[in-house]
Amino acid sequence: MVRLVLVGAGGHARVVLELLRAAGWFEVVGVIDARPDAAPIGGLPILGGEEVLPRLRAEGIAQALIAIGDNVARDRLGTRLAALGFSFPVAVHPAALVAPSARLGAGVVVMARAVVGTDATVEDLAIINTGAILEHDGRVGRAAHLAPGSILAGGVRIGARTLVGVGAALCPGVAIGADAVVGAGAAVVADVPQGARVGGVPARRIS
Ligand SMILES: CC(=O)SCCNC(=O)CCNC(=O)[C@H](O)C(C)(C)COP(=O)(O)OP(=O)(O)OC[C@H]1O[C@@H](n2cnc3c(N)ncnc32)[C@H](O)[C@@H]1OP(=O)(O)O
Repeated sequence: MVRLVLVGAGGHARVVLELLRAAGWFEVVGVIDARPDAAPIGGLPILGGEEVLPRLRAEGIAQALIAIGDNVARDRLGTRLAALGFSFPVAVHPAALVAPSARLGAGVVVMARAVVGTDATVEDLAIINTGAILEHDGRVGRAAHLAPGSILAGGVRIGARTLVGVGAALCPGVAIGADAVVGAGAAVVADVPQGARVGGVPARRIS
């Protein structure tokens, strides 16, 4: 069993917790969430906010899974927890399909029915959400998020912290810069620059 602390108690964290339990080889010792209204999830106690992490590390908890949907926050916490000496397990739902040649970075979460294709690369702390498809040779940057049902054709590249919204479709080989947002349902037929927000069919800049 891998003993770990779950960071986050929101909707995404509840899904991740069920994934961890379905996978069967993780023991979650508790949940970190600083919000005053954070409620226990899955019968697990809220241990406190980030301030309790050094104590947990000192007590021998060496693994953490950052289950926060906000890409910027997940990236920041990844840097902070790494500095405290935590490492990040990869969590793949048993009903996901990850090609043997695909590479998954630390702390990556692959939800049910998602597909990570041949020679695809998913960098640290990225989320491949329910039913998302990352086709062959694709690359997803650190702390990026492919939302449920998004489809990335072969060779698509996604920058760090970028959100690809639910049901978006990305044509072969397009490149999306870092910190961008691809709106729900967009059809992306050309490259998207860093920091841009696009939507529609075909996708155009959203003001
Ligand atoms: C398990 C989970 O739930 S994972 C969740 C993952 N999250 C998502 O998939 C959400 C993706 N987010 C979106 O698609 C959002 O609509 C965004 C980020 C693109 C835009 O959100 P906002 O900044 O709030 O924009 P806002 O709603 O004010 O709309 C601005 C304009 O863009 C348009 N617009 C908004 N979203 C889209 C879209 N997806 N496609 C096309 N046009 C859009 C609006 O109609 C509006 O146009 P108008 O100015 O002509 O009226």
